[in-house]
Amino acid sequence: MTQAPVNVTVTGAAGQIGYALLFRIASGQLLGPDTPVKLRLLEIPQAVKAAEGTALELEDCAFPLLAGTDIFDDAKRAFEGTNIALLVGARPRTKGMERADLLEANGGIFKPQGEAINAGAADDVRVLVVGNPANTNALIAQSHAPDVPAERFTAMTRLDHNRAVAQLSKKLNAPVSEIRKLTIWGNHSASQYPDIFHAEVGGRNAAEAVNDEKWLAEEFIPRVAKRGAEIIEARGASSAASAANAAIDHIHTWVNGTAEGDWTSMAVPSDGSYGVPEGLISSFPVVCKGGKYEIVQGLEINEFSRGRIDASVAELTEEREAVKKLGLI
Ligand SMILES: NC(=O)C1=CN([C@@H]2O[C@H](COP(=O)(O)OP(=O)(O)OC[C@H]3O[C@@H](n4cnc5c(N)ncnc54)[C@H](O)[C@@H]3O)[C@@H](O)[C@H]2O)C=CC1
Ligand SMILES: O=C([O-])CC(=O)C(=O)O
Repeated sequence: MTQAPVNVTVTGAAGQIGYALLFRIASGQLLGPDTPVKLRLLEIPQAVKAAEGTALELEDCAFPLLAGTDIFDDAKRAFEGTNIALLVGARPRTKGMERADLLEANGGIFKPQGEAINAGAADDVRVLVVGNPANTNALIAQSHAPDVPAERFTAMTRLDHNRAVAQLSKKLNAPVSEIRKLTIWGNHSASQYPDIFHAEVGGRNAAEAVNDEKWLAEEFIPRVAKRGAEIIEARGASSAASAANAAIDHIHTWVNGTAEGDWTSMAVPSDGSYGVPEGLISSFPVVCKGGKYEIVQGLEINEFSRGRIDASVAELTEEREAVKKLGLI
């Protein structure tokens, strides 16, 4: 180990995604086989003991790249010096809870976390919000971190992206490795739009290869958009290992780059591209290079796609209005 360890803060560390995530980070899958990591786990006081148990297990793996694990119940301390912040812990919707209640409860988590990142994170901090509603939670955190460049706050739609790649691969009986340039647009919610019009399968346009608009509209799009609910129904709990896998993919791609001739999907602050109001944290096709991402420009958006992108963006705009009204941004 020659390099100084990279500080990785994980919130909600004792939760089910946390358990699926931490061992993979410590084994080097987040940042690569040459980069040592130091884990900083944030939990609520009641879950600190469980996080301590996970830390014991991490120790028992004797990971050569793991330079240490610290546990906190205080956001200010957990984000001190952090280079990569994975914001997983969130307040889930419970029975009888209205959307405004959910946004307010999450505001109570993501506002202080944004402030803590602003106060103490490293200059190169990159933030990924996984906890739902992920896009708007990211917006709340970002708006309380005025000293951090806005583009460092992102939310996760990589799970949706991976789900869409897998469904397309099944439909066309093509290996996932041959699928490129698929896009998730909009919100990480049932309104998201998985777009295959620019995607390629073995170099051929995916929409042409599918040639079945009914399948696209009635099977593919709803299957991908409602996959989270399908998993909850089947498993009795929400996606955990696949969500952790997508979080690893998101950061790995952001830091190490997209493959030549490909792109990925990330929810990032809009610069107004494709008519998405500036500042909304919305999913776009992005290319990553040199540790930075850029929204892919110049794609032609057909009528089929336009309506669906606009619908998801309208939902994000409503969420932004709602958190504004609550004084959370
Ligand atoms: N963006 C995406 O694609 C996906 C997002 N999710 C979301 O990820 C989140 C986490 O999911 P799970 O791990 O399954 O939930 P979980 O309920 O198993 O774990 C959440 C953990 O967060 C902790 N927590 C709550 N408030 C906290 C705070 N203020 N600071 C630190 N930790 C806090 C809880 O104590 C708990 O241990 C949920 O909001 C879920 O909806 C899940 C799957 C996919
Ligand atoms: O609804 C949830 O908590 C899980 C989720 O986001 C997903 O699986 O996409």
